[in-house]
Amino acid sequence: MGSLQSMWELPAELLALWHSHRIPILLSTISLLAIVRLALYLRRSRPKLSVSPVPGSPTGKSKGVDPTWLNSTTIPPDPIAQADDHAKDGKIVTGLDSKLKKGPKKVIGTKLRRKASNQPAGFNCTTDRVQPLIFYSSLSGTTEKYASQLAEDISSWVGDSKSPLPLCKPELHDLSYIEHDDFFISLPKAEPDTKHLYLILLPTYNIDTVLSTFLENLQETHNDFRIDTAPLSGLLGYSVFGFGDKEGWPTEEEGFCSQAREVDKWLAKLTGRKRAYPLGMGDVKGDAQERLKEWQLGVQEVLTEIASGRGLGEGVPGSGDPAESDEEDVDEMEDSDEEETASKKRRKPQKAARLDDLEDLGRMVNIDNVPSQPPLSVDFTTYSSPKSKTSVSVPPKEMVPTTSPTYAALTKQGYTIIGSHSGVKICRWTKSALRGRGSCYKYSFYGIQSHLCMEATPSLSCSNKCVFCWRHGTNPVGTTWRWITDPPQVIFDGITAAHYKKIKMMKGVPGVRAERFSEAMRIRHCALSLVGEPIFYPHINELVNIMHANRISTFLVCNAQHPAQLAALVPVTQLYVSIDASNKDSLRKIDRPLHRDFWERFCACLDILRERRFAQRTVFRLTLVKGFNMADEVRGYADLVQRALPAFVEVKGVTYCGTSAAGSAGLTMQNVPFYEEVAEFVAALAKELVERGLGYGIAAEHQHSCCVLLADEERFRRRGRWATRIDFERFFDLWEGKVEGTGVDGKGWRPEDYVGEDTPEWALWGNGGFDPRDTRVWRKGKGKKALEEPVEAEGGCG
Ligand SMILES: Cc1cc2nc3c(=O)[nH]c(=O)nc-3n(C[C@H](O)[C@H](O)[C@H](O)COP(=O)(O)O)c2cc1C
Ligand code: SF4
Repeated sequence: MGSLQSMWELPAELLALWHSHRIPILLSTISLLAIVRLALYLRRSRPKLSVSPVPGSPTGKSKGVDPTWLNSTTIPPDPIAQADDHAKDGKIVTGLDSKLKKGPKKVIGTKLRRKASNQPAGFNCTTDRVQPLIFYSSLSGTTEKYASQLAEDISSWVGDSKSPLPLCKPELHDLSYIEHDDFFISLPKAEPDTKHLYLILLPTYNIDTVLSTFLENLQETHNDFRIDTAPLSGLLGYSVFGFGDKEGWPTEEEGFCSQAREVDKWLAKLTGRKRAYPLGMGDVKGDAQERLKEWQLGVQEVLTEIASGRGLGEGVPGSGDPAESDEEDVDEMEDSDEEETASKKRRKPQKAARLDDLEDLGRMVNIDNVPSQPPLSVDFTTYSSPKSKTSVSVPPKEMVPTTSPTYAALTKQGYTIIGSHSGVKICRWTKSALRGRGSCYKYSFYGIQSHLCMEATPSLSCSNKCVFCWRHGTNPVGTTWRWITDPPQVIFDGITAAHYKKIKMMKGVPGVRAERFSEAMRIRHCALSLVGEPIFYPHINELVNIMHANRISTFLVCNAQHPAQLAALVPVTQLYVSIDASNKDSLRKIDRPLHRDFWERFCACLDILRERRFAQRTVFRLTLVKGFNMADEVRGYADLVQRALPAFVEVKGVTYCGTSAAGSAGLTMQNVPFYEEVAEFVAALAKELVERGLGYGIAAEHQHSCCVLLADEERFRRRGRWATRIDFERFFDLWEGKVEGTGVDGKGWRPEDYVGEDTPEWALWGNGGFDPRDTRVWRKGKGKKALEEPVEAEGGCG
């Protein structure tokens, strides 16, 4: 009964209990539920951590490890977790969660790899049309004025076009009023057949303006791992023009047009290197109008090319770096490692590049020219013994057949082979000058701007095997010309076309300057040297005349082994003889000549040079190789100078080519003289010459290529100042007979007839020789100490 009663009392007791303890009970239950929920949450969240890298700030400003560099299964070290050391107690999740909520919106994922955009930039000229978009930013109206003018000019050009191309009139957009995302994160919305090309005109402000935001946005887009790093690769191309003020910001280092340069760089990344035309820059208080016009013409040319279905041209997408052997230029590019890797990948298919060359060759030689001018077969055996009547005549062969290993080796090194015995290549100085980073010593000494210079040879074959020749392991050698001979016009057309093609390939390379690029499309000089022996080519005179008729000056370097050809050579703008040693023994060791009578030939050439000294500028080219031809040879070289009396003596430290062939010839870096050693040698030679009563003095230097110039004071010093530069226009006028020269016996001209301006102050001996208008770029890891070190692979041609 008692138990029954207590059963009836239980609810009442529970109720009483609830009334007296309900608050703690409620609190405990809530806590328990919270703990259960938390536990469930933790179980769900943990695995996620292992697959989701903690995103860094999309602006790329975060310090430490960028999670986008880790692969998807790596747990990134989280700076917050580490700082609080909550990693083990589980609270990290809550902490992380709350941090994530507070921070910028983050999306879990891995960075998209650089790849071609899914919006193809392919342009079909029969169905598509090009829509140029002109963007500008302007605070005080200057850029706006120029941008409007540009839009008008291009509109009327499009409207006036006689043979209409699928080109629309440009649209003009002020960057301050457009939605950034609509144009710079994705492509603008348009009909599928409308393809865009961006033209961007910008001033520079070193203060916070809308431009700084624009730049930050571009950078952010590139670094945002959610977005393809090249979201604008669907564009047909882009080009930037900057306005700056040289009065306040005289050089690029001091900030001239710095923001345009930055935008150019970021757009290269965002478009996957679709630079359609090099960055242009103009000084608002100087040449802005002129530079812009020049840039505009270049851009119009590009628009025509694209609209005609020829795309952006050769090279990497957006043109770019031609596969040349001197890859140091690529190292100098400001682009990221990632970009370099990408570009290298693009450059990889050498086979394809070679095929291009072959196709070109086919076009240039076989299709266009050869049918009308078949190759001449010349028996050029000046020095071979007369053939016996019974001997079977061997038909001439191609010097460098396309199937030969030599052909493959040369094209791999960046040469384009024209016909079967000529070659052309753009030198590192041409590329350097295109980027405003200085010309070779021929600019300091004679006024040749490297971006206007073509380096070529009509004969890849040579009769020496010099120890320092950068490719004596592969080049054809021989003492007589026994090859199928290409006509000079075919060679001229081929080398110039190939040179222009190589220049065009530089269009998209970072740092190439618009004005230099457009100037480079008109060759002004030809260095007939490169490799091989140019006067070996039987029609060298015709080739030189074709050059002069095209107002291309000629510097010809010969190896002093072909006196007959030298004697028959027409006057060139400047004639060089390589003087690689001061005596017979040394010459044998260094040049390793094929001719047995090499010393006699050498001396005969010196005598011809002496005779020619009043008909053209003559130059001794000394290449100093430590341990081979420097020590105790000063007097010997002075003897040679006394014999030939050249107008100039160029003394240059050898360029180390680092090939195994050089190694087998016993040449190492130890043989490359320091600049101080070259300078010391030159001073000793000058002293020796003066002591002999020969009026030579040290005129100029170009430390960067380890080269010093001695000149005949009587002939190339006026009013106490050196005058080593050339008046090229006057040379052509003399050649064309437009002006009369003061040649011997009233015929022709003398070198004095085309002496140019005084040697500039910066090029004089003691002043270094680097054009102050250019930007000096120091080699990676060398800093300004570079000059105290041997200069490798930096020499000029010949
Ligand atoms: C405050 C200020 C800062 C400037 N900073 C630079 C500069 O860093 N580099 C440069 O080349 N020009 C600089 N300039 C010159 C302008 O870029 C130049 O005057 C330009 O034409 C201005 O274009 P806008 O009239 O379209 O705004 C600066 C001008 C001002 C007023
Ligand atoms: S190194 Fe030779 S080819 Fe190059 S720019 Fe100078 S002269 Fe011309």
